[in-house]
Amino acid sequence: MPSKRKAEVLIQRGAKRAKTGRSSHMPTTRTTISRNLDSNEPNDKPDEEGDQVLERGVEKNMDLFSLGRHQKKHTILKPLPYIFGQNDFSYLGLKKDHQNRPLWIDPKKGRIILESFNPLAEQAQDFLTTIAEPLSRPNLVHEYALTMHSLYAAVSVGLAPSDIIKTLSRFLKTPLPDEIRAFINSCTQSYGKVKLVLKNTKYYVESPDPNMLQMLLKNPTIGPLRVQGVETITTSVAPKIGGLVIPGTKNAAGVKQINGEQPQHGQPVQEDTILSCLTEEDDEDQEVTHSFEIAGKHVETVQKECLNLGYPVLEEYDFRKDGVNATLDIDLKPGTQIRPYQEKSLSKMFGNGRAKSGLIVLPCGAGKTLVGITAACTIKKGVIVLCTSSMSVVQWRQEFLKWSNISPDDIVAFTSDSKGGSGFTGITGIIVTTYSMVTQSKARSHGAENVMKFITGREWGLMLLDEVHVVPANIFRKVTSSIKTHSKLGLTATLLREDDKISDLNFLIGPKLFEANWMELSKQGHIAKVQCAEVWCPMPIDFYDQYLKAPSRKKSLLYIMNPRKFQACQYLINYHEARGDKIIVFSDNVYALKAYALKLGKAFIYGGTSQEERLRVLENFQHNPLVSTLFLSKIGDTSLDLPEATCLIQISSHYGSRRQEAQRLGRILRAKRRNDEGFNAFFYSLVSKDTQEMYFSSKRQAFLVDQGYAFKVITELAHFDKTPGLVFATAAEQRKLLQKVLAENETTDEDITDDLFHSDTMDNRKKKAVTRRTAGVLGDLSGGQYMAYVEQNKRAGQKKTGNWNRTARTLREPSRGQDVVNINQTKRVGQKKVGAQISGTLGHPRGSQDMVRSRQNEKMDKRRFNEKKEKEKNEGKKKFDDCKKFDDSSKKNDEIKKKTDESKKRNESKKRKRNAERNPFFKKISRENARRAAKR
Ligand SMILES: Nc1ncnc2c1ncn2[C@@H]1O[C@H](COP(=O)(O)OP(=O)(O)OP(=O)(O)O)[C@@H](O)[C@H]1O
Repeated sequence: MPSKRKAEVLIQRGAKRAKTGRSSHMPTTRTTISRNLDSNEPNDKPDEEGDQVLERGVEKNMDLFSLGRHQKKHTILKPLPYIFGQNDFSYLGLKKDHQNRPLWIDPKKGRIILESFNPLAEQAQDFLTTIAEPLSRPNLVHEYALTMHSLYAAVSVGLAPSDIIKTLSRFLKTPLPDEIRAFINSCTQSYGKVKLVLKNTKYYVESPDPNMLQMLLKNPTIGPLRVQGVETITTSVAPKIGGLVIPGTKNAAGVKQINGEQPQHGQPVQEDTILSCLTEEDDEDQEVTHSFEIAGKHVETVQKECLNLGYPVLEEYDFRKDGVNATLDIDLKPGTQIRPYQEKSLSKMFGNGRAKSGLIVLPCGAGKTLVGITAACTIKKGVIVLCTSSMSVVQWRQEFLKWSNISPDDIVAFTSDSKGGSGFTGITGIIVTTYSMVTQSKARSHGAENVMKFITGREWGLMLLDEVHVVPANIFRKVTSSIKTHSKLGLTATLLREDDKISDLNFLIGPKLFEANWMELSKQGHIAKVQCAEVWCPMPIDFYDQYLKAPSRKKSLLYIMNPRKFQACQYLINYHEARGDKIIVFSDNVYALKAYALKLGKAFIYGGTSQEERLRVLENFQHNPLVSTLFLSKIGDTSLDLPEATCLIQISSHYGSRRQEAQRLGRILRAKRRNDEGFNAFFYSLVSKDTQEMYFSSKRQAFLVDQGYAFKVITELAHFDKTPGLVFATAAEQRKLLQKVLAENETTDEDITDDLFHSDTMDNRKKKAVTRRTAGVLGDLSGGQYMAYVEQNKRAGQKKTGNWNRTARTLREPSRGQDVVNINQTKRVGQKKVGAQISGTLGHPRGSQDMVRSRQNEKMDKRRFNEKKEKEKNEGKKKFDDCKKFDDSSKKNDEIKKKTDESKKRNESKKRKRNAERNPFFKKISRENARRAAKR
């Protein structure tokens, strides 16, 4: 579903999903941190019963949070149904100074439209990114959706419902619709009302409203769980960013982090000291918060009960008051300054001086790595970084060493090639690994097993989840259930999935804390400005003819290998090489990748390229002025950091994948020359005209269009036909190419198992044939393991016979009545167990009428069986008589034959004698014989 439409239904989806029982919908409450700090009980098994309770709670509560519940009937004075249909909101009325206000709102869908040309647009945009989901941000009008998740995120960064309503009303051209007001109230009144805070190794249920806590204490489940012997409800100053300074910010340059804020390992922090630090700022306008303590072992119970009551618990990690987990000696290197949008995103995470779990969405190349590193430098506890590939692991480690003062010994990579060496030198440190390393279920090597034990056996302050959008929900569940961490930060550029599961992340990790505007960052020069174009390449008539007839796989090869596309690619390469650009050409189809690269004489890398070759080619591409173009398969889609690349050409892609389009664009967003005056990077998609490719292309562009990118359509490249030296210029060459394409069977796209830097040799090795010993039976060797022997027993009294063909059909079509009857016959007649078993397994359970019919059948069959038996008895007797007769006649025949043979022999000896007498040769022999006999 295109993002626009998808987002339209976001609000309704909350309620709908709840009905379908999607488990992922309960957020931070699904925590898996080992709460039980003072017990040794393993806590990494999913609590199934707990999950069910959670889901029931979710279903109950989700209905409360749908905008549909708040809809009312309105009287429209001058209805214009022929223009607006059901969406006539004229009843709202415009405010007098509506021209000065930048926002419109749709009370039915909760969509907000921002006029980005309005003088107040910038302020309104800042506010909207906090309370709503950006859907589409083209040049003049932006569209946002007010959703349950977005409001939840707004509350989690400290916005009160009254603030949301007040500010939204101020920016709206119309009065705030009642439905929206009710929706905001219903979503925000329960979220964030109850917090679970880990402070100085103790767990507190916290709320700004003391009545809320009183109500919880009166609850028969929660009340008794309060730690006895302490004051019922403690009132303290509400948390503020206080003395916390995020490293790398301007603030950090002038203000020093409060000394002694980080407690020494094992040393509890004095509450007074903290209070004095917190109260330093402004004493007059102090907000207070109320809390009561619960034991670590009761945390899960309290969470579940709160959810049942309709108050999902928000988790915060008060890392400054965690004296149990060791402090990590890490800070940003002096002189490092984070960019304003990086600071903004982190201020959402550390808004109240505590670490909130959630997602930060920044465009490709905007510096997500530094955001993660700065978060680690702020929390200063053990960090675990999860990446998608082993090369990302290497890059993350390098970036940590580049930007922070972490000792190389305290940051270890844990991959299939590197098992973490000898571990940290200090008490704590940073582990960088891949999702697959921590979730693999196969047996590990001894070293890897030890590292895993180390990872799962301790508490981490922060878990950084890189490229969080690519990882399936079940992997997250595995990760979060096995690794105990107090806060999680997911980083991504494209919070997009074609499978529509992206909102699961809101609950598995936390709400979206910040999402940057691509266009804004590009205007500010943080990412490159990009000119996007779709180049239409008409197909020669022969190619198009074949395209229309071809099966779908061949179709795609035909539109990729279109000779006009070859020429357009060559034309663009020549043009940009002449400009001094470095060009990446992407092709998902490996056959086409090789064909293009070889024909145009350029370097290429694909899954089958060896590691050394990849590094050599990349090295040349970056530093050798003679190598300006590189052909890449989809192994280079993500994580490829080539700031030299300034132009990108796509010749084949993965259908309508918006994520791939955005990730590929990201390869040129970090272009080195982006700050040059008037510099543009170029992004071309070559599309064969009037083919499926045009449809896929428009689908792919949806995300980037929503980010404000405009795709120009180029139907004719300047002086294209007059360009000398283009390949496949003659009809004969094109025909030859067509023949090759038609004869080509290898059209499959590359199956990616790894990234650009990590060759698939590992996987090849795994796939090699190995000898395995498995238990089995002889039937397996003959391929008969899936067959069942059913005795059809058509002829009673005969030896049992197997009807393999019939049985095979029976198994394939288990629901066919006739087969079931056959099998039932077996049961009746042959009384063989096998048949009975199969009828039980395969036959459809039938009603009572079938049972009656089956009894009648049984009677009839008994009669037939007796008749048959009789008949066969007679037949057998007859056969015996016949055989007897046959035996007699055969004896006679033998005697006659014997006599004939004897007479034949006699005749032959007579004949020989006669011949000998007549033949001189025989005479000579007989004379000779006579002489020898005389001699003797
Ligand atoms: N505050 C900063 N100051 C200077 N350079 C920065 C800053 N933030 C990021 N960069 C640089 O920007 C480049 C891109 O950063 P990074 O690789 O972290 O981007 P990314 O968002 O992770 O990209 P992708 O999503 O494509 O992986 C890097 O070379 C990084 O050093």
